[in-house]
Amino acid sequence: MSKILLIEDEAAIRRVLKRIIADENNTYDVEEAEDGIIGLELIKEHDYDLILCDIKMPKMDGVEVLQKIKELKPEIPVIMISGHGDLDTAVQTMRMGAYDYISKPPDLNRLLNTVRNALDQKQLIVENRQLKKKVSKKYEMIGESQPIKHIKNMIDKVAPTDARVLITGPNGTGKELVAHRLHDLSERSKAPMVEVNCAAIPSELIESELFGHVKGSFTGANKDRAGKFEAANAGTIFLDEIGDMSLSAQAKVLRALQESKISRVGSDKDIKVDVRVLAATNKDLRKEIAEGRFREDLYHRLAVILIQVPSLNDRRDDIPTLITHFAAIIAKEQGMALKTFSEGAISKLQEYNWTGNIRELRNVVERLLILGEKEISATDVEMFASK
Ligand SMILES: Nc1ncnc2c1ncn2[C@@H]1O[C@H](COP(=O)(O)OP(=O)(O)OP(=O)(O)O)[C@@H](O)[C@H]1O
Repeated sequence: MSKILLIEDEAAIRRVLKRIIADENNTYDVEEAEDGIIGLELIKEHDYDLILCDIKMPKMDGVEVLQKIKELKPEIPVIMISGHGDLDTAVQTMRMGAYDYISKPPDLNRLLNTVRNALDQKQLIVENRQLKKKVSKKYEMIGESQPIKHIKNMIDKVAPTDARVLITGPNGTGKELVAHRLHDLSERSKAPMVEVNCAAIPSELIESELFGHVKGSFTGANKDRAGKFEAANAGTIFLDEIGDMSLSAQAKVLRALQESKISRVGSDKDIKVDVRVLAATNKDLRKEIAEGRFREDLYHRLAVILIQVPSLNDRRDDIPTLITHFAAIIAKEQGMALKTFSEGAISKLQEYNWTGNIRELRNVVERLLILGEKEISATDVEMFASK
């Protein structure tokens, strides 16, 4: 059911428009308001999918009603209804965020098309929002500091595309969280995200790990096996610690990126794969390139979008929220009482000389929950926080 509100002071026009719209589709539920003030009251109380609003009305004109709707519920599309003398105003309302306008007397086809398109757009916005809500709690990125806001903003823009992303930053700063958020907010989120820690796999095994192998291709390969690229088909592959990948594996990854196909070790059969590639490293790849350890062409293929995750020391504003977040998780995981942190304790932790790794903050919070007073004080921090 699509709920539509019609704000129009002329009863005759209201009647006609309501009939045209309601007759078009029996899932359209049209309600009426005879002026802007009544209309706004209804909007506050109910959730509409679309609003049609006349421009020239007594009490409150359509421009003001539109302004108020944009403040109250900016996601609802608004179609303006313009009379003879107010075409210029109608164009101006589009700049203020109106979805479209129709002229009186309304052209039937144009009216119904505009209504249909506006409702489709609303549906898209709703689906997008539901998708966003789906970011798993486990990978929630805590923080409202400027650098984190910037990163979240970039992720929102980049996630729905297939662009490759290189995530850089020191150890334990949240690079993996960024990768998960990119996948969770993308159209690929229904398919798997496959993670490969390139530093943890011996160089002679990495090719087989990534691309699979056929039986007998090397000692120990006693059956055919698919690799991570195949496993990630339709989804995302996350190549963590890519700076530690051998040059020969880099050459193969480059081919997979250039041609969207791979072949299993020991086979010359090509397999097409549809995989989005995300990569992360704590190394300075520019330096690795200069020293001949990383392929420059691969770098350019991977770093279409570059997301640089800052060290904890460059986002100290987030420390109080991170402390509360970790304290709640740790208390729950370990079944212990949740203690509070005094203001003094929090500001001491905010000024602390961190390595930059967020895991260190988490460990300190855990230590303080175990060893500190019921309300953790600045003295507790002095006594127990140091490494
Ligand atoms: N913004 C954040 N909000 C909440 N937790 C965070 C945040 N950033 C990092 N963490 C936590 O810090 C830890 C390290 O994060 P993550 O593994 O994503 O870092 P990384 O940069 O990928 O680390 P590494 O370089 O060791 O691979 C994780 O437990 C993660 O949940």
